[in-house]
Amino acid sequence: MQTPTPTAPQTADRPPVIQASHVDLTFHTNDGPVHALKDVSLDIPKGAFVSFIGPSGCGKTTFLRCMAALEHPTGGTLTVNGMTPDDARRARAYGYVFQAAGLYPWRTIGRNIALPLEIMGIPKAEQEKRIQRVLDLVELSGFEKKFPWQLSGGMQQRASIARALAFDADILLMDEPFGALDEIVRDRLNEELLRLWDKTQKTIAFVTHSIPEAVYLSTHIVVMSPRPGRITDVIESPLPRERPLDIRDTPEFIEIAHRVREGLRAGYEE
Ligand SMILES: Nc1ncnc2c1ncn2[C@@H]1O[C@H](COP(=O)(O)OP(=O)(O)OP(=O)(O)O)[C@@H](O)[C@H]1O
Repeated sequence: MQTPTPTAPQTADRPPVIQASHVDLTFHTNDGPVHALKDVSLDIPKGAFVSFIGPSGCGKTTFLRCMAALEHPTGGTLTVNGMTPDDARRARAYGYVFQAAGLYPWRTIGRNIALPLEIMGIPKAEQEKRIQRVLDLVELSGFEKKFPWQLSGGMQQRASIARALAFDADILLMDEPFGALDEIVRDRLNEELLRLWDKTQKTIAFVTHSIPEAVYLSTHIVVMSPRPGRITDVIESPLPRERPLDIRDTPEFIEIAHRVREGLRAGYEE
């Protein structure tokens, strides 16, 4: 990552939890090879909130899926908590939040959150404790017995974050979790997510299409180019950790947003 500004959140001196070195990924399809990622190198320090932004199809999801061992790079190296992504997956080093909440409609919110815990063989009493704790973290206490269809889209997405938090991994991988929500709900969930990040000290890798969302949430913004996806800029945010929503009107915020936009533009022009 780049040299931090003096007021930057203090993550630069922490050990990296995710290390990518010259990662390449080519999909082999019936229509020929698709070069999705090219020479991607990045260290994500412990406790950072890192957003990935770039045009559609630039490989943001693919890179996140590589961290989760759902895809495998065809070149370079990638480690998660010092392990291969496959080992990190087995060690349950991360929780994954998808674009759609993906809750089972026939299970209550509590039982949806319990599912990964049941698979892990966690005793019932411990499951219940964890369900209450994560519902509290996402401000859904009391909704345990509701079914997903009884909740709004924003609440369903919060429930899916709770499910990802339930096995208490240090890393949270989030693929455009709020992309389908209206702006007001998204603002609220952005605020909540920041609070949750602050409270839990997790490392978060977050994919988004929104410049304001990336700037508001992140300690580091990774700007990617059109396919084959490369990193064109890594911006370390000088914004304080405490961020009310109206920080978006400050000159500092507008300046970072401008730099992200420039980075996106540069990616197109190369
Ligand atoms: N399993 C796959 N097989 C073949 N090609 C794939 C596969 N997964 C992704 N791709 C291709 O790799 C490229 C990167 O896709 P990816 O979904 O990572 O982009 P993205 O930046 O997340 O896009 P979006 O912002 O639209 O979600 C795209 O061209 C996509 O079509």
